[in-house]
Amino acid sequence: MSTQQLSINEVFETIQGEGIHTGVPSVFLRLQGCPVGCPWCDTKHTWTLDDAFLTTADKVVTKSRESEAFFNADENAVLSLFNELKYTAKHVVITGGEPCMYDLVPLTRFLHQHGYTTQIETSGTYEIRCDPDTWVTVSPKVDMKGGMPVLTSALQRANEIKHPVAMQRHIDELDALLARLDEDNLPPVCLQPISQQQRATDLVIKTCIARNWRLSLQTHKYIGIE
Ligand SMILES: C[S@@+](CC[C@H](N)C(=O)[O-])C[C@H]1O[C@@H](n2cnc3c(N)ncnc32)[C@H](O)[C@@H]1O
Ligand SMILES: Nc1nc2[nH]cc(C(=O)O)c2c(=O)[nH]1
Ligand code: SF4
Ligand SMILES: [Mg+2]
Repeated sequence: MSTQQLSINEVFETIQGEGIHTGVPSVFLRLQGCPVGCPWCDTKHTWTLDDAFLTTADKVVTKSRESEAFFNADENAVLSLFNELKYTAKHVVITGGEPCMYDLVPLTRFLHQHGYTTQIETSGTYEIRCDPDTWVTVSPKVDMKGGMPVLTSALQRANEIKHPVAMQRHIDELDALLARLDEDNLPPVCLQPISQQQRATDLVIKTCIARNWRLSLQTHKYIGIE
């Protein structure tokens, strides 16, 4: 079976703080690199992919602050690392950066074979390459600086759509994306206020009730965990 090298910016064990799986103990793998350019992105340290920042797995897992430093590993090395670190969570969240820049079939398949469930957090701007059993969270990004369109194939693969919202325009953009899908077969939709802004949160609560959508808060930020 083919292996795939991944550039990894962070590895940590925590509680999934967002979306439908909120509350699930999870191992997070944060992959390096993202050209989408959301101005309010909370992980800008993952945007670059520059070999000048290549380091060791040991340095990455013991990071004391966010940085561009990353290491390279394939799925075998990732699983060995989880075992070394004695992680107990059995759900692996692959995020970034933009994880779908990478072919995630080898990693997700391998993790499933070893008793893990997997989830991908993606912007929907790349083809999603993963095992059919992976839970895919698409958080679509419309008209960002990188100028990358949201792919219909990504929306169609989504098990949930988790849309970041600051103002009404973001809800209108989501409606336009949902119009591309079969309305009798929509995945669950979550609205997530951008950066815990109170105005955004008020708008999201009102809209979720009116539309029968779900509220996704970045709960880890409210309780001060990673
Ligand atoms: C950092 S992104 C990484 C994965 C992928 N690039 C994406 O955008 O889905 C992970 C999640 O955080 C969300 N996010 C990023 N910055 C945020 C912010 N300031 N407020 C709320 N959500 C944010 C994204 O929309 C996405 O759902
Ligand atoms: N606890 C926790 N939950 C999360 N859900 C999605 C995250 C992400 O950055 O993709 C995230 C994160 O960074 N931390
Ligand atoms: S797509 Fe995701 S990682 Fe990339 S800039 Fe936007 S929120 Fe950040
Ligand atoms: Mg995050």
